[in-house]
Amino acid sequence: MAAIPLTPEQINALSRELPAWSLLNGKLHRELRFSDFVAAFGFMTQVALVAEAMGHHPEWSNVWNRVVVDLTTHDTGGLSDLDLELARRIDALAAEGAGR
Ligand SMILES: C[C@H](O)[C@H](O)[C@H]1CNC2=NC(N)=NC(=O)C2=N1
Repeated sequence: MAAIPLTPEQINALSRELPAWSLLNGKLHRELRFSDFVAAFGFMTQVALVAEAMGHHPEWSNVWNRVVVDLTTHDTGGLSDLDLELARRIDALAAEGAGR
């Protein structure tokens, strides 16, 4: 999937469209907390399958029940439509029940 860089207008609109995310060091950043490690890792497993299908992968870390996600596009050296789409899908999976 070819990544299309986000326009400045799209970047300005991010906080409205993705309120759970912030811009940190030029990347889309979200921190999630789950009930325990299994819930956190289950969520990561679901995201991993989505990411692999998209050919677009998060930078992330996990400590017990917490998951920290940063989205950026290495191919373009900035934010792209793929980061926006992956963030939306991560929000959907998080809302689906795994946690917060
Ligand atoms: C060939 C392969 O699809 C590319 O290298 C993909 C893999 N996953 C990726 N993930 C992210 N976050 N950015 C990329 O530019 C990227 N490129």
